[in-house]
Amino acid sequence: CWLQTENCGEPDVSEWGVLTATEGYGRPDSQEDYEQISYEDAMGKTWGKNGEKPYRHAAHAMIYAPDGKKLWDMYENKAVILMMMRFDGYIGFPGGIMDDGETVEFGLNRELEEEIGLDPTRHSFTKEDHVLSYVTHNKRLLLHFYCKKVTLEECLEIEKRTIDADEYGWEVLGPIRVPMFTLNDNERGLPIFLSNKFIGNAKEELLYCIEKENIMTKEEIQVALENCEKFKARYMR
Ligand SMILES: O=c1[nH]cnc2c1ncn2[C@@H]1O[C@H](COP(=O)(O)OP(=O)(O)O)[C@@H](O)[C@H]1O
Repeated sequence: CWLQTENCGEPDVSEWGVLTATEGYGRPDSQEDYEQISYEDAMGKTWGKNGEKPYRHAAHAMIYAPDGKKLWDMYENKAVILMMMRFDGYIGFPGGIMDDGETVEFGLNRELEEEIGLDPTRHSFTKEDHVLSYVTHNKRLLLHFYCKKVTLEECLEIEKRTIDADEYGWEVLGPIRVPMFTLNDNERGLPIFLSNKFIGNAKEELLYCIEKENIMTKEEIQVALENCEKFKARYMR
């Protein structure tokens, strides 16, 4: 389906080996159905009927530090927020699917060590860092999102360690900083960044935390989203 805009149909996964069991989780989905649920419901309820493919837990995390540095002495970068370029071309947060028997926080810390080399003795995620949980019935996933504020110095150290992590060059193609400023044309910076493709509901998670952590106001985020839409209408098919 070269250059077609519609869905390319179900891929043939018969020869995907070990990937067959999980490859469907990351496939683009035209009917995203993320429903916000409480942490307790996500953990305590039985999801799915007996005999059906069970729901799996996945957890991802945003690490950030307040900034204030000015780009060209003009545009204040409100925070350093770490995201990543994934193997599949999407932008997302580090994290992943829990292995059988793992608690969500244990699995998240394991994934963060593998994907970005986060040192668990210095930065370990706990229930205290939990922000949001979602269920997606299409993908049979329970998604948990965590957020941690660190100092700018720590954030830069964490970012540097990424390229020595086990998954660097495989599942993680590089750390990405979110441009937390907008140029005077009202487009370059955060609005154009938001026009990228984000995995799952990573964009909503990013915007939720930007507001919750008082990095930008709801109104400022709304303006960035509107300017993103104007940019897309003019330049993207
Ligand atoms: O940053 C994110 N926010 C929300 N959901 C995500 C994010 N990254 C991935 N997901 C969803 O969770 C699924 C599993 O995540 P991931 O691909 O990181 O797992 P893995 O590293 O264990 O293969 C993805 O296929 C996608 O549906």
